[in-house]
Amino acid sequence: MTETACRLYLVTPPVLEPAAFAPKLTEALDAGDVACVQLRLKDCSDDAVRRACDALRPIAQERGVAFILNDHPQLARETGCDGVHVGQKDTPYAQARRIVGNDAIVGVTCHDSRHLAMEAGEAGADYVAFGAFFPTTTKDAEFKAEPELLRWWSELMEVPCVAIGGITQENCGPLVSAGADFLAVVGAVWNHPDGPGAAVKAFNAAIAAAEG
Ligand SMILES: Cc1ncc(COP(=O)(O)OP(=O)(O)O)c(N)n1
Ligand SMILES: Cc1nc(C(=O)O)sc1CCOP(=O)(O)O
Ligand SMILES: [Mg+2]
Repeated sequence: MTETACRLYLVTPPVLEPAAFAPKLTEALDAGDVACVQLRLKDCSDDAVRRACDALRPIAQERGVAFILNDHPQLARETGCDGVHVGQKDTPYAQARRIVGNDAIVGVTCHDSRHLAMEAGEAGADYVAFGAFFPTTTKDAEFKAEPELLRWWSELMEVPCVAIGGITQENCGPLVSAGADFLAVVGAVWNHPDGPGAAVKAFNAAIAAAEG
C-alpha cells in the first residue's frame, strides 16, 4: 500500500463493546493505510476505558498504527497508549504532556481557531485538530471550520494538522488539497455499508486521487 502525504486517522465510535469491535478494527487496519487509531469512549467508567484499551491497543500497535486515547492522559499512560488527544475543555496541554511524557503523542483540538492552534503548536503539541468541516451526527459540533484554515496552517507551520467532522470518501478531496496531514473519521468508516475495510480502501483511493 502506497503511503500518501495525507493519511487516515480513525476514531472509534463513542460507544462500543471491545470484543465485538475488535474484528471490525482488525478489518479496517488490514485493508489499507491507517496512521492512527483514537479510542474515543464517552460516558464510560475508567475501568471500561482500561478494558477497551487492553483489547484494542495491541491490534493497532502490532500493525505499526499509533493508538491514541481521547480525554484521559493518566489512563493513556497507565495502559501503554502511544498518546492522548485533549480538547479545550479537557486536561490542559501542559498538564497532559507532563502526565504522558515527552515521548508520547499529544494532540489538541483547536476548532476553527488560528489562535488556539498557534498556542498549541508553540506549546509543543504533536498535532492540532480543526473541525468540524462538514455536518456530523457523531457529536454536537459547536464550531465550523473551512478548508482555507488548513491551507493557511500547512503553508506556515511545521506541526501537522488533522481535519475532523463529517468527512467522507466523497467530500474529503478539498481537505486533502488544502493540506490536511490527517483525516479523522468516525461514521464514514464504521457505518460504511460494505464494512470498515471497504471504507478504508475507498478513503485511501480518494486521498491518492486528491493528491494527484
Ligand atoms: C482528532 C480529534 N479532533 C478533535 C477531537 C474533539 O476533541 P474534543 O473537542 O475534546 O471533543 P471530544 O472528542 O472529547 O468529545 C477529537 N476527539 N479528535
Ligand atoms: C469527535 C469529533 N470532534 C469534532 C470536532 O469538530 O472537533 S467532530 C467529531 C465527530 C467526527 O465524527 P464523524 O467523522 O462521524 O463526523
Ligand atoms: Mg475531549
